[in-house]
Amino acid sequence: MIKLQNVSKSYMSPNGVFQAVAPASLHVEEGDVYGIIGFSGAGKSTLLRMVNLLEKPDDGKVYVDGQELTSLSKKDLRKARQSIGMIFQHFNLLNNRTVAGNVAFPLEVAGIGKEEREARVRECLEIVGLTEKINSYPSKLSGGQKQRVAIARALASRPKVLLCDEPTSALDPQTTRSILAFLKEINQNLGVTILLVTHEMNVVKEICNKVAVMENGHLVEKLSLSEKEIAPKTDIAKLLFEEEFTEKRGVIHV
Ligand SMILES: Nc1ncnc2c1ncn2[C@@H]1O[C@H](COP(=O)(O)OP(=O)(O)OP(=O)(O)O)[C@@H](O)[C@H]1O
Repeated sequence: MIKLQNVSKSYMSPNGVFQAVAPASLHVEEGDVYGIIGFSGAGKSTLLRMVNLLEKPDDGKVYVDGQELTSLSKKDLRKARQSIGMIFQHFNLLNNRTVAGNVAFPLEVAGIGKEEREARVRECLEIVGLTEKINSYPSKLSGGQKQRVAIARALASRPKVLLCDEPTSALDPQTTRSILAFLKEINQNLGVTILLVTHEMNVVKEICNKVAVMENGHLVEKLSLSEKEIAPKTDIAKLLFEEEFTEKRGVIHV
């Protein structure tokens, strides 16, 4: 469903060129909830943002649902992006719009008519259990409710893929669990493939079936979590996994 082929990204820094992501390849299959974990600054968000070309890779190819995004015109890319939803750590809602207005926003941009928009807004707010907040403004919502609105907005275009950038990092543990439960439901009931960046191992453990570990801009290891024995090879993956799965120390923040 998502294929990254040798994508890389560098930025100019005061000390010269800084490689945020070294050539990386990743294959996310349809139905996966694929996690990307690593320390702060490892390049996780940059890698994620290259999937919908919010960050344009310097090199390499990006395929989503069989289409090479890196070869599309601006117009075709805009269209292709409609099948890729995205949610963020800080929700990124429009504060001057109601909940309904936020969820309707991508549909307005896509030129979908009023009646269809209103039906989709209701449908998506039902999925996240927020119908009663349809006319509220974001300032009146809790963090968890804001993230549910953001999920509803991401679902409005009926995407095949949902990109999640630290979706629960601004939330308390209980709210985190409920947001993760919504994401899992969306994956299982709507068949949406999820690629999720996190620094919290409990998030990976809770909903991912696969995980990639990033360190200093490199994708250093990929693991399937459906195996009985998880056998990480790199030091960083061992650090993350063995403590979590063997010693059962609970949440590790990296
Ligand atoms: N637009 C940019 N310009 C310059 N440097 C950038 C830019 N975006 C990211 N970087 C740098 O690239 C590196 C990787 O950043 P990225 O946000 O991808 O890491 P991350 O693993 O998601 O970390 P965090 O969890 O802290 O967000 C960091 O050192 C960051 O400062």
